[in-house]
Amino acid sequence: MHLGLIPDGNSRHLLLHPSAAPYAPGVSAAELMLSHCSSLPVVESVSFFALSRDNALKRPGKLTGAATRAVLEACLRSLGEPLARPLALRFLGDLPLLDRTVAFPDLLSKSPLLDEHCAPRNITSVSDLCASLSTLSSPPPSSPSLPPLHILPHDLDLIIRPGHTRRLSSFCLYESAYAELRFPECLWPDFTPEMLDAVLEEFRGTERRFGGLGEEPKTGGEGKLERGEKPVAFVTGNKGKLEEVRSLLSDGVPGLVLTSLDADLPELQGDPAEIVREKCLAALGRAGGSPVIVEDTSLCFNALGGMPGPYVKWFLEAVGHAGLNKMLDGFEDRSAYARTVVGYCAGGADREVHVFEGRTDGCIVQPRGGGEGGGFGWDPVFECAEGDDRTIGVTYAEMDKVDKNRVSHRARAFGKLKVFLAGTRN
Ligand SMILES: O=P(O)(O)OP(=O)(O)OP(=O)(O)OC[C@H]1O[C@@H](n2cnc3c(O)ncnc32)[C@H](O)[C@@H]1O
Ligand SMILES: [Mg+2]
Repeated sequence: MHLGLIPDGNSRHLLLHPSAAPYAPGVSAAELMLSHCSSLPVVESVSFFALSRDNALKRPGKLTGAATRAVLEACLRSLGEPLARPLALRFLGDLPLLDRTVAFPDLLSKSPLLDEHCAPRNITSVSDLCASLSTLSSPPPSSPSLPPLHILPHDLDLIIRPGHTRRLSSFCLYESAYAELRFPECLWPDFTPEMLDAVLEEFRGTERRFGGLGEEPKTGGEGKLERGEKPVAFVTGNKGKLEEVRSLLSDGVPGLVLTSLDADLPELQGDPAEIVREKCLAALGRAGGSPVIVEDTSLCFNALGGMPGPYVKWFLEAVGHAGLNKMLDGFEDRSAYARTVVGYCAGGADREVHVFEGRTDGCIVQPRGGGEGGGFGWDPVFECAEGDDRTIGVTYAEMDKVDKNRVSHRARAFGKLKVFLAGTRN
């Protein structure tokens, strides 16, 4: 996500706190916020409004320049400190209006986090925007202070402006076309990392349509909806899962029509139930207003205390079936369990995520079944220990699809979801 921050309200804060060092609270807030942003995986880049040309020209002689200089210096200094992770950071402002003593080139060259895409840019007024647009039809300007528009980083997703003012004031006029805008009811120096977390949490469930109608869920051949039928979108990037879930939900829930949305949702590290909650809220924004279902599947080795668990996807991609087996060499215990955690959210005003879990025990074996394509995921190396003689001692890949759907982790989790949905739809 590309986050825009407009630090408004510093002068008013000073009036309310005359004993505070001028602008120091705003500077601390900026340092704290940028450092916090670097610890949030969801924030990839930040554009920070440092000084608007309009602002500076219309308030000559005011402290604006000094305040901005202080904020910039502090922020750039903080970049010299180790951040939690690299953050693409861009300060917007009319730097030539600042005191030349600001050691920009020096600070910029010291920071490994700033590349050419993060250098300060000056599109902070309509005239800047026009000037930039004019460069589109001509060769890039030689002056680094006015780069061509097409090398700007991707559009802003969310702009936050505390300060009791609900406007953009020329901030990133072009890139903010489809940005969500939030205006926390406090002055910038009082805006805390916890408040930022709350805004991000609320933003995550926002449906973004970018001027269109949103992604159209595919009904996958079920045809038109009948009266009383309601589409529910299963959001996944995994075709194997989709096939199984279609079959698992093909009966038993009156009025449910499963649609599918092919999207690889971001997955935070952590507890599977948490991963699913995050995925579910992210899925809401993609599903055009439908309720959503997501799931996350883990493969847990008992000898390794449950690892690789939710990270099995990356282990499988990195080391394959043979590598999964090798991980257990040296251990007597090759037992494992497969676990699916399903998340369901009705959407609209209802943001509650209902979580259902299913687990199946088995053990890790050399790959069997799956044919030439290698089978679905780790199916060939998971030998089931549950069910009957058609499933016990048989790998998922060797089983008939109907048999897997009788005993699988996924079938158990979706069985619980079906009971829940049947209850809510009666
Ligand atoms: O878009 P999503 O739904 O997240 O799909 P994904 O492929 O990223 O799936 P997960 O995050 O749940 O990662 C689980 C990994 O386990 C694999 N997998 C999931 N269910 C499986 C099953 O029933 N049998 C074998 N492999 C499975 C899947 O291919 C992934 O490599
Ligand atoms: Mg995934």
